[in-house]
Amino acid sequence: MLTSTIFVQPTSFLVPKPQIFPPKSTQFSLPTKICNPKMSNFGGFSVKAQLSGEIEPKTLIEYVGKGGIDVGDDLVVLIDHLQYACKKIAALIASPYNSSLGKFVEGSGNSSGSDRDAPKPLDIVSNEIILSSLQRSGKVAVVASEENDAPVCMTDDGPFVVVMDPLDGSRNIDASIPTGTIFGIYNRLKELDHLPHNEKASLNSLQSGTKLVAAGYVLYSSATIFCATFGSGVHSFTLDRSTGDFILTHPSIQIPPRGQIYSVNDARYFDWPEGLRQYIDTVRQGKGKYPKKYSARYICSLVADFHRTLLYGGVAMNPRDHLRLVYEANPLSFVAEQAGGKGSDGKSRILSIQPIKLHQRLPLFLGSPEDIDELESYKDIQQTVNPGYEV
Ligand SMILES: O=P(O)(O)OC[C@H]1O[C@](O)(COP(=O)(O)O)[C@@H](O)[C@@H]1O
Repeated sequence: MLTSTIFVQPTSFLVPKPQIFPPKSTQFSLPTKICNPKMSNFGGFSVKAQLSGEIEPKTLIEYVGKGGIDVGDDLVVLIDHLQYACKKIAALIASPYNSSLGKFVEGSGNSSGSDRDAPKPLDIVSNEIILSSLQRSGKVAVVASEENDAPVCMTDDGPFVVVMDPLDGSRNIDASIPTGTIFGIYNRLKELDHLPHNEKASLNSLQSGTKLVAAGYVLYSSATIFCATFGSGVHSFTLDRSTGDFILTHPSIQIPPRGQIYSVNDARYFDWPEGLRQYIDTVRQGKGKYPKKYSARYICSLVADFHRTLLYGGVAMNPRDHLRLVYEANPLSFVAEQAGGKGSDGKSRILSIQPIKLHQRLPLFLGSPEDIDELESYKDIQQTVNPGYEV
């Protein structure tokens, strides 16, 4: 569902802590021995080793704050509000029929007669949760969401612009398949402040991906993972449900230079161009530059397919004009590059493509640098036949 431009006012700078978690004083420390071995080096910044031999886990907010990489108070406040919203979404997805948030509101224009108590689609609810949290942060001038046809104006002097897909993969949600939130953060372009609201909101949202200050995603799966880059590497944080904190579990993620997995909806094989068919046929048979047969993995949920690719290597792709440059391709390409990988539309680097339209769609290929190079060498890999295919 798409809605038009909305103007909302900030009400508070403080994020209420979720009620479902115990207070901070009950936090525990992860014993060193159960940590990922990489945790002994928290991505280059110091950690407090305790006398007991335990390492105090670093939370997302500690990581971005003054004791960590210090991204600046304004961005810390924004991230705090974003993570709060994503925790609410995670809780909602985990028990979707157990929350008043998921109901149509009488008189909202969304209900009629018998469907008044039907659950609201979770992508719409997720959009509302994030918008309201970002509004309360007071740090966001404009939000461009995949769920709104025009950008949402918030605080005029908010230092940041947020682009987001609030809940990607939601068409699979009834089957409890993983879903995700994708976000990108830009600085507000102050030189546009004199323009009318609609114009400056639109131009702020159409910034080149090379201008991203931060980007990432939240994966809602068996674990809830907040994975982000602030321009110096990629780090992921796992939600500790006993404390409600995102804990740094995977610092300085590096995508393997080459993987052995391709991820694509290959039911479209006969709509693919010759180059893409040849590439897939070649790696399936182990006849590519890497002399082993590739495996196929396709969840049909972009964040989940990308997260696996980031950790295991290989290539995740959607060769048709389906995924959005502003909300999906740019943020994920920034993450991919910061992890040593690549993001391409099959011909060009994603981040170098200047967005022209807010909801602009394009083919997307993300993954290990050697796999993307090999795939691009087949030239003809963008699907043009039946690009608008709907399931
Ligand atoms: O139908 P296809 O081409 O396999 O596309 C699947 C892709 O579409 C998505 O579901 C997003 O589509 P929507 O933006 O329409 O929700 C991704 O999560 C997934 O990777």
